[in-house]
Amino acid sequence: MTAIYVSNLSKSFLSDRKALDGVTLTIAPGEMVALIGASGSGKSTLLRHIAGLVAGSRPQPTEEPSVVSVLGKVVQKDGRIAGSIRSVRADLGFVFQQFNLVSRLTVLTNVMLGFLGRIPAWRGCLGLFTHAEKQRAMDALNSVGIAPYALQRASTLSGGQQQRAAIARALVQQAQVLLADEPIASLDPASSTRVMDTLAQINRDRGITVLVSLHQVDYAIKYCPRTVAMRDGKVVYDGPSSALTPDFLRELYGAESEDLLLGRTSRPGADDEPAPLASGDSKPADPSVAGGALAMVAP
Ligand SMILES: Nc1ncnc2c1ncn2[C@@H]1O[C@H](COP(=O)(O)OP(=O)(O)OP(=O)(O)O)[C@@H](O)[C@H]1O
Repeated sequence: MTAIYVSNLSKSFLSDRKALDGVTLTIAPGEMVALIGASGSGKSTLLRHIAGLVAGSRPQPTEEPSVVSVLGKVVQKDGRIAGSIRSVRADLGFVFQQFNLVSRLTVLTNVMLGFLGRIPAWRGCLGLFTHAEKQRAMDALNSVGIAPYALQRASTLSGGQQQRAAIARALVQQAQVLLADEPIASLDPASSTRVMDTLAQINRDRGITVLVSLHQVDYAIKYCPRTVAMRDGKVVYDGPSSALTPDFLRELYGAESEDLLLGRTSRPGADDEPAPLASGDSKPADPSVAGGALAMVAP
């Protein structure tokens, strides 16, 4: 069984321009895969289609059928979301760049929201969680390293802590597949490393399949054995991340490769810890990350 299966998926929104153009992709259970591409290449759109939040375009009669499935269950077929999508989503965790948590609720309650698909609706609506459920949520917060913040409002957490709380929620949910849409795009280098470490840890220790979209290829190389690279809605590379040298990226992306090599400028102060680099310095904190791709593009 595949963890994620996408076949011949296309999507046009308003114009004729295709946000996704015949995407085909197979990810095995337990893989940690990076999805890279310049802004507008279709990364978020693909993740949203895999989660069944958006339906793909209907294939023309002459085209191959279009299918997305997760853990063998159909998410959508030929532009129609499956009726059983709720049962698929129970196995799917999603970490967004922003808007991950309900800001006025405590971190612990946010994490316990991960139980909602698995407990009676009335109990979830009333927020009546059992002692065992609270304990499991605390265990999840502990495993992502933010248990001391459990009783604070989510809005008081830094960006990196919120991302880790969202990962804890996916653990409580018992998600088998985690889709992370640019989880480190707004974070400073130290927080980015922590969030990526946490994703790698749950992948390694719990066998959770992780598909993570990233703007910075150096994080893909460091954390993900395999990378799927997108450009203009198409998969232009699918293979070992170690092959993504600056020269190869230039071949794939031309001038856009600079964006992927340098990534977005960090925002110091986005997490609880002081940013290790001066304002405006976008280099990752970990020298083993920076030493690869970034060093090689230096003139
Ligand atoms: N709801 C929408 N309505 C219209 N166009 C959309 C919509 N969502 C995405 N698009 C378009 O689809 C294309 C792919 O967008 P998408 O957000 O998937 O790119 P991305 O690779 O995730 O970019 P970024 O890294 O900037 O988040 C873009 O041209 C975008 O404008």
